[in-house]
Amino acid sequence: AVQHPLWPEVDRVVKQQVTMAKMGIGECGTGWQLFAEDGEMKMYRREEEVDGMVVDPLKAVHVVKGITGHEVCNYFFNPKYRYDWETTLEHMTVLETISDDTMVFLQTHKRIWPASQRDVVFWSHMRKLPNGQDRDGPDMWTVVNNSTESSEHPANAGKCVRIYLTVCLLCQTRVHPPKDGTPISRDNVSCKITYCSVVNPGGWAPASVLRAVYKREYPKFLKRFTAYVVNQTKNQPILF
Ligand SMILES: Cc1cccc(-c2n[nH]cc2-c2ccc(F)c(-c3ccc(S(=O)(=O)CCO)cc3)c2)n1
Repeated sequence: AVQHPLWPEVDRVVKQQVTMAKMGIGECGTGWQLFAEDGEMKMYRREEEVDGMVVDPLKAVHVVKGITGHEVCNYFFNPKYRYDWETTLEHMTVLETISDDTMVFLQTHKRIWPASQRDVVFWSHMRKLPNGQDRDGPDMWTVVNNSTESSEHPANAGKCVRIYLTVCLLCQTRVHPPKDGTPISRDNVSCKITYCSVVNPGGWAPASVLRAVYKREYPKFLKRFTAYVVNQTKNQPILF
């Protein structure tokens, strides 16, 4: 089949992001600070500025009972659910459906006072990853979102400032088979979720305001999104 022009970039960025998401915080270089903790959820950030703009890389690790990596990635990737869990989303457009696991989105998000409103154009790709080492262990699933250009939606043409982001959601399903050999239920599965993001705000925004927003929005997003998946899947057959 003829390759889509974006495919080589998608494949390269997915492999690079998954490699980094798999690394423990200790292996990810220095300077990571734990800035939020809530039960199983731990959020780390590194304070980094590019051209005077805050681009603080973020790495969050969370373990959620009762859901699988395949289910988590489905609800993160599929546009039909996004308005349900993405609270800061003002508008989402699917610009291109490249394949059943690769799409291009335009999103505008609610304004963060006093900065200007932001929009973003990104390709999104969902993939099952071979689990390599232990053959019979459950697979890993990932969704990577990476900013891309759109000739129909040039950056900063309207009222919104274009932001640039790379996001990786890496999910590893864990199964704890019941001792008495009964069939596996949702009580026997959990998902280790790693969410990595680097966001360049694209234009001036006060560092203090951005850092305060990130500190508030990221924990809220991950808790809300995972609670949404638990609620959507609780009475459904387990999707491994
Ligand atoms: C979760 C979070 C973190 C940091 C900032 C905010 C936020 N608050 N008010 C406006 C935004 C905002 C502005 C622009 C954006 F592109 C995104 C944005 C965030 C996440 C993603 S994603 O790719 O992780 C999930 C798809 O929406 C995409 C865009 C979010 N929300």
